[in-house]
Amino acid sequence: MKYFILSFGLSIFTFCGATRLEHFETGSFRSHSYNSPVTDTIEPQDTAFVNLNAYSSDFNYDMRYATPNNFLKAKVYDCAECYLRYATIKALLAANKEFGALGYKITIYDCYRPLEIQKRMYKIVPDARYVANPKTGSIHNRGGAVDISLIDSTGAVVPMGTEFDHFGKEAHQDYTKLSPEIRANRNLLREIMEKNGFESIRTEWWHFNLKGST
Ligand SMILES: C[C@@H](N)C(=O)N[C@H](C)C(=O)O
Ligand SMILES: [Zn+2]
Repeated sequence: MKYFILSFGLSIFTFCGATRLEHFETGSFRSHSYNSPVTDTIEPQDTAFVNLNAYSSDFNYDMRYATPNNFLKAKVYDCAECYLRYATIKALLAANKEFGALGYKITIYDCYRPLEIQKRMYKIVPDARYVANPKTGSIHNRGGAVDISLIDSTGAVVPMGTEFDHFGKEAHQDYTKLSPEIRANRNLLREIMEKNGFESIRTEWWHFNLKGST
C-alpha cells in the first residue's frame, strides 16, 4: 500500500504537465490531451484514481497547496488537479448536483495528497486534530477525502466563519459563537455532503471523508 501511494504520488507529478493521467490503476494508465474533458464510456473501478475534471466542469478550483497561499507558505503541488478514487468522485458529483440546484457550487481546496506532503504538513502542525499523523496517514493520502467550501451564483465564496485551514476552535463543528447565517452555511455544507456518503470531522468544517474509506 505504501509503495502504491508513493508511486501514485510520483505519477501525478509526472503527468500533470501537458497531459493528464485520467484513469490510473496499478500497472496501466491512459493519458489525454490537456484541454479536452474525457468522454469515456468505460466505467472505472471504484478504487481507480481519476481526475475530477474528466467527469465534470461544474466545480470551482482553489487548490491551495498548488499555490503559496496555505499554512505551509509554499507551493507544494506541481499541478492544481483534483485526483480521487472513483467512488469518491461519484459521491462528490452527486453532492455538487444538489448544491447546484440550490444555486451553489463546490469550490475545491484539496483532494488526493501525497504522503510526502502529509509529512511536511505534520512537521509544521503536529496535532492530529488538524493534520493527520503520517504514521497512520490521512484519508487524503488514499483518495477518499476532500477539503471544500461553496461559492454562490455570483462566484463569491460563501462565508463559513473562518478561512480554510484555520486550525483552532472557531473551525470546529460544535463551535457555537457563529452568526445564524454562518451556522446555516456550515449546516448546509455538512448536511448535503453527509447525505451523499461523506462524513465530517469534528475539528474542520471543510474536511470530508467518504464513508468506509480506510
Ligand atoms: C491539513 C488539513 N487541510 C486536513 O486535511 N486535515 C486532516 C485532518 C488530514 O490531514 O487528514
Ligand atoms: Zn482535509
